[in-house]
Amino acid sequence: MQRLSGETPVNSPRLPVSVLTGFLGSGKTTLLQALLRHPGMARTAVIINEFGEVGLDHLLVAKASENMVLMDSGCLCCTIRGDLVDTLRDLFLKRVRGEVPEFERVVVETTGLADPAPIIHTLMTDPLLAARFRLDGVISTVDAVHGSSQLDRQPESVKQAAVADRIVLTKADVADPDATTALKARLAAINPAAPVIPAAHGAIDPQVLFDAGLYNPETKSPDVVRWLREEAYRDQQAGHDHHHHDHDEHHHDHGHDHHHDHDTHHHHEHGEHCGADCGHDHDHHHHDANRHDDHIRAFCMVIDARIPWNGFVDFMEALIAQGGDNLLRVKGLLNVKESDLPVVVHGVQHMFHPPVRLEEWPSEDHRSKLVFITRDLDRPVIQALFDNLVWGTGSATA
Ligand SMILES: Nc1nc2c(ncn2[C@@H]2O[C@H](COP(=O)(O)OP(=O)(O)OP(=O)(O)O)[C@@H](O)[C@H]2O)c(=O)[nH]1
Repeated sequence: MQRLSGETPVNSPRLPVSVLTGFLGSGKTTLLQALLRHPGMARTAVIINEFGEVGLDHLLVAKASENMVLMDSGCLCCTIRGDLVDTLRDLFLKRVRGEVPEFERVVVETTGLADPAPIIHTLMTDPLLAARFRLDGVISTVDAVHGSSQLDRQPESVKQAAVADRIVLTKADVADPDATTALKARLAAINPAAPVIPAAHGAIDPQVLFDAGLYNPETKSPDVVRWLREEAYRDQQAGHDHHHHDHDEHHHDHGHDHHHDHDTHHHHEHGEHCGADCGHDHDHHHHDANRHDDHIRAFCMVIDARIPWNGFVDFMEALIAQGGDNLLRVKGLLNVKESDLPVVVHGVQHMFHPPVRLEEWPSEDHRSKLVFITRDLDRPVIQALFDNLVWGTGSATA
């Protein structure tokens, strides 16, 4: 693993890859959108790994960047490494063939629940990638409002902060200044090496974040080194094959069915959205309970009928009252009765952001889609509340 650092040929044509991580709702997409607006960032390819598997982020970011790849398996657990290798390799080949513009750098946006260690590990050790790409650095967003409680409760958020080369402190514009100071001190203890840079709504100079030099785990706190080693150790121990290097055996095009022996997930075609019966409960991470918090659920609801806005607001208010802290993330693209244009809603725990009306539907599919990432809050409970307050029926179908 260490062998790669310092060994880069001076004129290496390898493309820099930055990993953008940060807990759910901490502002990764906002930061990325703002960064991509800088002229110097125009030739950036973006790879998004979206836990909820509905590519809402993708749709929202798509306008900002032409080179956009949405990885088809949203779940990090065992597919990430193979998918990341495939995705980067495909992207490189397309670049060589002139099928995509000649991008100069890649940003991989991880899911908010991701343990970034496997991604970093892959980028550093995979021989297929090492020839073409180099890890430029890890950027973590930390939410000034919720960061502290996330660090308390979510081991992944600690990892995300700990492995960072640069920490971007988001939402400091709306956070309590004393709490922000305390959070900064905490981050400095977790990751003494990384500068903590406040940025409101992603307003930051890209030069501060990119070209940070080769990633070197030795400069991070000892815990991170341990995590990365732990990851390598798990590779050896895991009961299933994590090595996707043999592409004859494991090759999967995007849009493939990706059935591992333990695979209980649904996988969607590249760019496809959840089906009407989508039951993306990611509850089945029994093979590696430590990877995601065991209590975390991620699922999406797809709704055919147009939604009365007031009913939706009643539903969200009731949901926040009932389970605010455990509502890690809600994102939705809604077809509301009152408007022909889609409405985007976002929420993180108790904090809901003003709904945004898009100027057009991002695709032909005009069904409403709501993604929930929750802790100890099951889908049937949310579905019943929705049916009750939106349709006033209690019936599960619209
Ligand atoms: N006030 C304020 N709001 C912010 C800031 N950054 C992000 N937000 C808001 O926080 C919400 C979540 O931001 P996103 O960029 O979607 O967060 P994310 O990390 O991409 O979310 P996931 O993809 O779900 O993990 C959005 O409604 C943003 O508008 C900030 O610096 N200040």
